[in-house]
Amino acid sequence: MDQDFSWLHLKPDHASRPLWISPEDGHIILEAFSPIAEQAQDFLTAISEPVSRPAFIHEYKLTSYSLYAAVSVGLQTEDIIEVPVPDSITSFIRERTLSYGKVKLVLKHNKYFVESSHPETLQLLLKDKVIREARLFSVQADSSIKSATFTTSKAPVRGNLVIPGTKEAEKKGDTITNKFGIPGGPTPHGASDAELFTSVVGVDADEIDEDDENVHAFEIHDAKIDDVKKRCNELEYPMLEEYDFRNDTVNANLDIDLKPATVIRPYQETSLSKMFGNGRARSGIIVLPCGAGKTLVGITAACTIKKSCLVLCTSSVSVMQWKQQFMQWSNVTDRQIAVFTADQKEKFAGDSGIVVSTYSMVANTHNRSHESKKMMEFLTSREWGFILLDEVHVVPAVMFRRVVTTIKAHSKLGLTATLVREDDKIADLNYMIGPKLYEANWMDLAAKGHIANVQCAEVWCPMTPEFYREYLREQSRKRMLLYCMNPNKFQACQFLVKYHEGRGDKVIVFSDNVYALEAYAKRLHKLYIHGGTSQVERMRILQWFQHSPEVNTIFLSKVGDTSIDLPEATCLIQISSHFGSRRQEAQRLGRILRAKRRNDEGFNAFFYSLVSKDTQEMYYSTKRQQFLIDQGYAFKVITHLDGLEDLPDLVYKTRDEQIELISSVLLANESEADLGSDIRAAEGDLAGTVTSKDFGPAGPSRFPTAHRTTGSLTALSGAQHMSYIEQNKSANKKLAREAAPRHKLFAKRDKEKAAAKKEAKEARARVQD
Ligand SMILES: Nc1ncnc2c1ncn2[C@@H]1O[C@H](COP(=O)(O)OP(=O)(O)OP(=O)(O)O)[C@@H](O)[C@H]1O
Repeated sequence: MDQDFSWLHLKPDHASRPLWISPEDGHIILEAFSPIAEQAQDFLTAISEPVSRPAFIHEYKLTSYSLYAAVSVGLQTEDIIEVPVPDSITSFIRERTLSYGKVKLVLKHNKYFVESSHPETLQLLLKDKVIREARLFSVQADSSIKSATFTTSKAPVRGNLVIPGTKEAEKKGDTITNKFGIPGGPTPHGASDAELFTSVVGVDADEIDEDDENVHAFEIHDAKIDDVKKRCNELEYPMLEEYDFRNDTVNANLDIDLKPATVIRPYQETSLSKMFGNGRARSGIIVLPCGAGKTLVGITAACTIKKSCLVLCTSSVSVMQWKQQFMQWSNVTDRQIAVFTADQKEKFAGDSGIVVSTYSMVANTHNRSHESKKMMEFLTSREWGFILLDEVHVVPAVMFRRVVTTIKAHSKLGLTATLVREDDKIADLNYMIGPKLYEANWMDLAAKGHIANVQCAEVWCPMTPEFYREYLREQSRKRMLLYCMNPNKFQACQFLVKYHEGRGDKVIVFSDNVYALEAYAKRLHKLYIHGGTSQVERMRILQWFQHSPEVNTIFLSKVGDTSIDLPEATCLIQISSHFGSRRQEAQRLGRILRAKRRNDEGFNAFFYSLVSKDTQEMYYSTKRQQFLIDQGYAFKVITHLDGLEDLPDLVYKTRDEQIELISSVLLANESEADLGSDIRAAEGDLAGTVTSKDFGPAGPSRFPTAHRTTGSLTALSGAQHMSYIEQNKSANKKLAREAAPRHKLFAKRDKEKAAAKKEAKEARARVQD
């Protein structure tokens, strides 16, 4: 009862106080329905992490990272605590922001410097072993860079360290006159560029501060920048990375612009203004919902920086999409943009250009072909103005590390829709790329018609008694197969497909489990794509789905989770998924957010998750939905589908049929329950990070191409699952007619297993002969 506060009276002006900050843990609660809430929202997203943003009450949280991000986009401590906040929160903000923004990582003349206008901060950092050991005392031909030995004394060290281009350097008689240490010369962009820049990102370039005369720096080893960044983060001195691209006269300009017809949307502009707010390019991450147009944000950033740009994506399909989008939205010429994949190793012509590649092509160090090596030399020998990192949430930390340490780039932009990882590695992105610069509100974008409105539902399918009994007995891997193949789920899927096809929807059914995918698709006479489907067949099926009125439903394994652009799709049905992955759920939803018809009057897209009741799937499903719920989506629970029983050709209607189904599931090889082979296939293709193709002809055998071998009789005899099931049909029927199916079923199963083993042995012998 100590939680009952109903006896408290609201303050008379409560309506103008829509916000509450918990003094204990920095959580902020906002009444989103208040007329003044919108003003607060922008500020809150800048300084805190959005935890949950459903329709009425929003929750945010102040964290060290969120404050780091706030400082990075130019907010000062005083700006943040301008509003009255509890004392504990004021001191938290003060304490955190005190050290933020004081240290920068700067790339100059292909060398990295830790820079600060606070010498005592550099001193403090150099007391740390990791940082001290990363420091480089290079013998400079250029006398303007004078490394100093920091002492631990409090004595000011200003003057010991001078970096080229600062006024300090000028005073010392250096010839270097601009920030980048190159004598004279105008800024790379003329007035028209400045105007364009202003029009793109809404900043007046003239207001931008020029050099701080008190800048001090020390050089660090290329290979150690990642360690130093991490250490600085741990010491609460996260490094900002900003690129003064307008004054970079060392690196050649890239003459690209957005095409005049390109109009960027308001939220795209807002996200870019966070990146370019002070006229420099800040490194960091922009988070926009799937289908909201991250690609164009990246392209606009590249057109603003106008320096050589490296784009890294997760698959070779995405590489081609990025190139195509660059050609579509900007005036880049074919000569200026090159791709680096297993099949194509192009260089751009001229001094500057764009290269689009995959993380694995750049991060992989083994078994490179001669051509790849040459290409890597091309990439590593130059300074990049900008590196665009697509889908940053999926890339393993080691890959980032390699990319960051081998490629020298002045600024980095990470793009993602789902800044969540189940492995807690999200914090690493903060120091590897930079803080989150902007995160859009999904519901807001849907309300404005930029992404589709989606109705989400979880359909509870009770397990049939036979399936449930087996489920309780079986080991975990087979259990999954049992809850995927539950006849009630099968029927729900059939019903929903029929219902939505009838409404004129185009339906995608997702199943991670390839066994279930094939079984459903074949039984329901639908086309399907999984890791084992050839590229040609995939393309053909996707074309049909998009253009043929005959093909309104396709079944996709996880190869279709991301990067697949099917704006025709308006309904998704999920029959099996990757455990509790919030990211996968959101990425899948993303397939319909870009629905072409989203702006039709009253249009809704539909997203169903079919869940077998009272199984582990219920638990996973709840976990999976959390990200979307936090974005404001409400999942309705459907316990009964009206009219399902009346479906004329309802599958697995009789008990006999259901028992047949269970026997085939039980006979299926254990590995059928595995997601492994298709995950790899998916990674190699549309969604993942590594493809054997990416390694070229001499590629390692560590990542075999998509190939599902089951080791079962069916595989050995070359027969497909369904035909095998058919073969056993009559036997199972007979069995089902007999009483007490359970133990007899098992006896039968054992017998069949033995027979299968025998036949497999014989088949092997035949093959060996
Ligand atoms: N400003 C714009 N004007 C017109 N069309 C746009 C604009 N921005 C994006 N689009 C279109 O919206 C669609 C989705 O864009 P894009 O593929 O970049 O989304 P995404 O955010 O990368 O999605 P995902 O995370 O699913 O890959 C594309 O067809 C793109 O052409």
